[in-house]
Amino acid sequence: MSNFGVNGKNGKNGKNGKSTNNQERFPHGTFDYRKAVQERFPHGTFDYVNREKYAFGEYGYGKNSVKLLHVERCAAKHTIREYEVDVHLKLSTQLDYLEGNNRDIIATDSQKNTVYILAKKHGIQTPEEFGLLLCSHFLYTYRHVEEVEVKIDEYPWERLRAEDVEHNHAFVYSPCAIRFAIVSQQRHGASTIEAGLRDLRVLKTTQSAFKDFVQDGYRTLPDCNDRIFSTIVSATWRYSTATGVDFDAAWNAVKDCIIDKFAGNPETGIFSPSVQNTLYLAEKMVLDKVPQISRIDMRMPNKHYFEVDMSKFAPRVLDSCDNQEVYLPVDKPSGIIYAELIRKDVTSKL
Ligand SMILES: O=c1[nH]c(=O)c2[nH]c(=O)[nH]c2[nH]1
Repeated sequence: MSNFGVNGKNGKNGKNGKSTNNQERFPHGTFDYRKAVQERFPHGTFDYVNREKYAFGEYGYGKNSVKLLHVERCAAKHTIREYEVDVHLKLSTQLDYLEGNNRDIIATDSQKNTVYILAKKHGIQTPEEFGLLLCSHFLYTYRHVEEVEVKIDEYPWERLRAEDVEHNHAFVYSPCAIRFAIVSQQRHGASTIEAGLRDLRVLKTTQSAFKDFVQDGYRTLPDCNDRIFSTIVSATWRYSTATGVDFDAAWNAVKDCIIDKFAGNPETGIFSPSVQNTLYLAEKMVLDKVPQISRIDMRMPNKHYFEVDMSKFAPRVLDSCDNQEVYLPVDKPSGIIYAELIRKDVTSKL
């Protein structure tokens, strides 16, 4: 770590041949540099030179992917939530990096244990509330913790139903979308609560067009009045308050808005002139419906399905196939459309 050790940068004798030994340079004992440094930094030498020259940018540490299944047993009816939690701390001191002094480090192993202990003691409601609990625990328990960030992915378990009756203790993994939350808090600051979904893969076979876009020498794509529209939606939104929010209901409301603006009425659907317009309409509906959400960012990759060209086959080979089409799914390259929509009239408290 240090390039300014107790014997000097170039060992006992410096580059120019002159002695760097303190006893030779200060024969009357005017300054015992080695002793001074060792007293001040008993765990090693301190990097004075680089501390003057460099400053830390982002830093922090923590435990990633702490997996836990929480089971709440209310008589015969059991409720489960399975989470994967990342905990990251930023300490106000940097002794660990600068000096090799570990006295301020809350071990990542202890951070992992904290996740389990708080889940056992307080139970788990929503990812957002569990994130808030972890943030306040670390800030309250350790005065030198400057900032906490907790990311939680929820595994999409759903209660099984048999003949329309909810099962007491059996569940099915139904990954329609992955739910996540990112909660962070700085000492003396309010918490920031972001929530989101990803991997919401949807496809519709009509009610999507793309036409009248820039016509120039670079364009080969024809206007299309009716195409397959498929995307894998991800969305991240921010809450303007931590209180009085039903985070489960809000998450479901966002998912429903996205599906509504993508799919529309079950019989007639909803027309999409472009991915851009569908994305905007979904975001707008979210802000209209959930007043506690102050902004939402959505991403919609355009998963292309191109019609296979059958024109080279003899017509008799494809006799009476008019109502059937074969498409080629093309993974790469894929278009990517994204936008963040921000509520204007609210100055977020968080
Ligand atoms: O909905 C779309 N938006 C685009 O920007 C675009 N670009 C493209 O090639 N296809 C599409 N589709």
